[in-house]
Amino acid sequence: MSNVLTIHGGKPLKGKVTVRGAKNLVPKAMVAALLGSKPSVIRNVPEIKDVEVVTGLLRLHGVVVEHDKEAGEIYMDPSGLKTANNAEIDAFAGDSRIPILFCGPLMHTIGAAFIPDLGGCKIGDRPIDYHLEVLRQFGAEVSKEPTGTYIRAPHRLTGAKLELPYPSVGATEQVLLTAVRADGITELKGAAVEPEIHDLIHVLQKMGAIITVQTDRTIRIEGVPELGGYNHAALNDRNETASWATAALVTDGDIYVEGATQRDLTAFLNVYRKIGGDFEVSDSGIRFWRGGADLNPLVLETDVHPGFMTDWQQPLVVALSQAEGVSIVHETVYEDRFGFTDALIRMGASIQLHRECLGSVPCRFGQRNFLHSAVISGPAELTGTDFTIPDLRGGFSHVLAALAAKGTSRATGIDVINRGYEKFFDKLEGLGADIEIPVKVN
Ligand SMILES: CC(=O)N[C@H]1[C@@H](OP(=O)(O)OP(=O)(O)OC[C@H]2O[C@@H](n3ccc(=O)[nH]c3=O)[C@H](O)[C@@H]2O)O[C@H](CO)[C@@H](O)[C@@H]1O
Ligand SMILES: C=C(OP(=O)(O)O)C(=O)O
Repeated sequence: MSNVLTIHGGKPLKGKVTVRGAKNLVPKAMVAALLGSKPSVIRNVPEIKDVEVVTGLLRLHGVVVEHDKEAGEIYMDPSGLKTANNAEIDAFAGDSRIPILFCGPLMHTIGAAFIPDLGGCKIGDRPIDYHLEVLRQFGAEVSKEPTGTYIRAPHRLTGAKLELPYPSVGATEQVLLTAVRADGITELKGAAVEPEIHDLIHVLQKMGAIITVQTDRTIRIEGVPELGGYNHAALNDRNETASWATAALVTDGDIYVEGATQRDLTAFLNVYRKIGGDFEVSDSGIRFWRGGADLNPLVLETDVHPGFMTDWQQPLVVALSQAEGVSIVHETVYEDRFGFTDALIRMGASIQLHRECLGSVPCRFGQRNFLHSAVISGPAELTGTDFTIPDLRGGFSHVLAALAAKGTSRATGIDVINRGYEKFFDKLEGLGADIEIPVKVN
């Protein structure tokens, strides 16, 4: 049994969509609530699967969670925190990467954590070695079990001098969520500095944490014995914004993204302008459209913030398939983020994948057999086809290509989209897409 979305291509998307809080912040702020001795409130919450997963995990641990979906507010009271049943945690983890971030808060509160094998997008191996190594350096004992990882804190966790081999977003968050209540000072070098990390720091600061972001990717955290609650409006989802902006470009439409925040999108907006898109920034959002008749080819490398984010890459490749000439994209964050191009090629796109680094950003994947550079020639006429959604952004890209294609496409596995795009079908219909929303088929 699976859900099928039918897409009749060829209609420009026009109108308004609203983006709310970031998928890459809200679930993490929810985990932070476990560290407090008082209730917390997170506002601007989107209705996405990752929020549901964390809601389930918090409730499993005895946290009272009340979610007002219409208002986009979640109230969390951790005062009844209890030891969890490991088997049940397993059932909840499948779709998300967030459970790994429960380690620090659970060690501080109940002394141990069992972390099931993680979900999230299959865009590379996505190991958790940096997470486990920093936890060991705080004094945790880590043991690998067949279905996950068991982590214990036999003594109080102690601040440490840490350095990440690569500015991992998740590992930086792991350090923040652990160091804030560890004894003494933690210094993290090589930290990620994405806007969502700064927002998590704002959440923790509201709870009473002392965190200094220094120059050169260094973060210094002075541990405190107790934290209170917080009341925080999450920053908006810049990745959803970039996706809808690209939809305007690909379908030759005109989309006003209410809630789009220029400050967090500088690198994206530069590329958007270079490819031939136009935009107009207002106080409450950004309007996106195609500037001229043709799109321009580009040479592009994904990178950690403040570079061009990897999550923007997949939709942009669809736009590049419509540009006049040859584009090159070098993916330097994940080793396997071009699998989604198979379906685009079946639709008529001209894309060749290469193992070599086609760019100058230092990359961990060169000479290691990963197809992590793409050469895209355009413009290609796209024709509708059937496809299965491979991952969140790859799925958005397939739907986008289908919307621009001639004829009809059928997408299965569309539920994956709910991990990061709230009210996806409503938004597509509101923008005038010609779609038949899922019916169950055998
Ligand atoms: C829920 C969430 O916030 N997801 C985002 C987060 O993912 P996530 O936090 O999982 O991504 P990371 O920044 O940790 O990963 C970056 C790179 O580091 C590697 N790595 C990471 C940890 C580790 O222990 N060992 C290791 O080798 C990964 O395999 C990857 O190649 O940041 C990514 C990079 O901006 C985004 O694409 C994701 O949307
Ligand atoms: C890779 C992504 O998310 P996650 O880390 O949750 O899999 C994404 O949002 O594109």
